Amino acid sequence: MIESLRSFLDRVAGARPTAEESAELAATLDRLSAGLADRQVSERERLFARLSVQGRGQSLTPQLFIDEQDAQSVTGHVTFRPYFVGGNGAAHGGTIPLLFDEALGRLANAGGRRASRTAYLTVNFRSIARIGNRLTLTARHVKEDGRKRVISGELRDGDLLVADAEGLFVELRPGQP
Ligand SMILES: CCCCCCCC/C=C\CCCCCCCC(=O)SCCNC(=O)CCNC(=O)[C@H](O)C(C)(C)COP(=O)(O)OP(=O)(O)OC[C@H]1O[C@@H](n2cnc3c(N)ncnc32)[C@H](O)[C@@H]1OP(=O)(O)O
Repeated sequence: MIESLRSFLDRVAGARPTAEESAELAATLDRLSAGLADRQVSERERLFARLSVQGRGQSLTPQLFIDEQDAQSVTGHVTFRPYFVGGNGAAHGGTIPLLFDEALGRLANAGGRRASRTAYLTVNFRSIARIGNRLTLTARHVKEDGRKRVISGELRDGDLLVADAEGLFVELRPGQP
């Protein structure tokens, strides 16, 4: 279902429907929304954003495919599809920190560690993330100091550095939201 939603969003991003077609599409979407109105559940019960669901069950972040992961590092790949376009064939600038927060955050919480949240995330944009290109993402633990975990990451298009990032993830105290 989420893959169908992603494909639909890509098609929306790439299309120029007429006013009549837009109105027809809006009516169809409204009908689909109404169908889920009585299926609303609490956050804990949802499939949305679950790590165990393929594609994490959401369409917010581009799908991250993990190739290798251990407690200290992760390597994966990602393709920004048409929905993520910012302009002129490049991914929107906000989608790069989004991807790093997801990837670095997952690594920060991997290896049996307690849950943490992002305290800061610094991103350097080195070259455009071209829509449709398969990009490689690597991330690693730089240091851990008490509740603080510093994670760094790189996004590459072949040999070209697209962006790099550093994040501080602070382990939550019991009961901390
Ligand atoms: C989602 C995680 C939880 C569920 C995980 C389930 C596992 C599933 C696995 C995977 C999921 C997918 C992965 C996605 C991950 C995404 C993560 C996010 O995007 S989280 C949303 C955005 N982030 C926020 O909303 C934080 C808002 N901020 C806060 O809640 C607090 O500020 C927090 C927790 C970050 C720290 O607050 P304090 O009260 O607990 O701790 P204090 O005492 O302030 O700081 C502790 C230490 O950290 C330093 N620190 C804190 N913030 C800093 C900063 N901005 N810069 C530098 N140092 C900072 C402090 O100076 C202190 O250092 P000293 O112990 O004194 O050495």
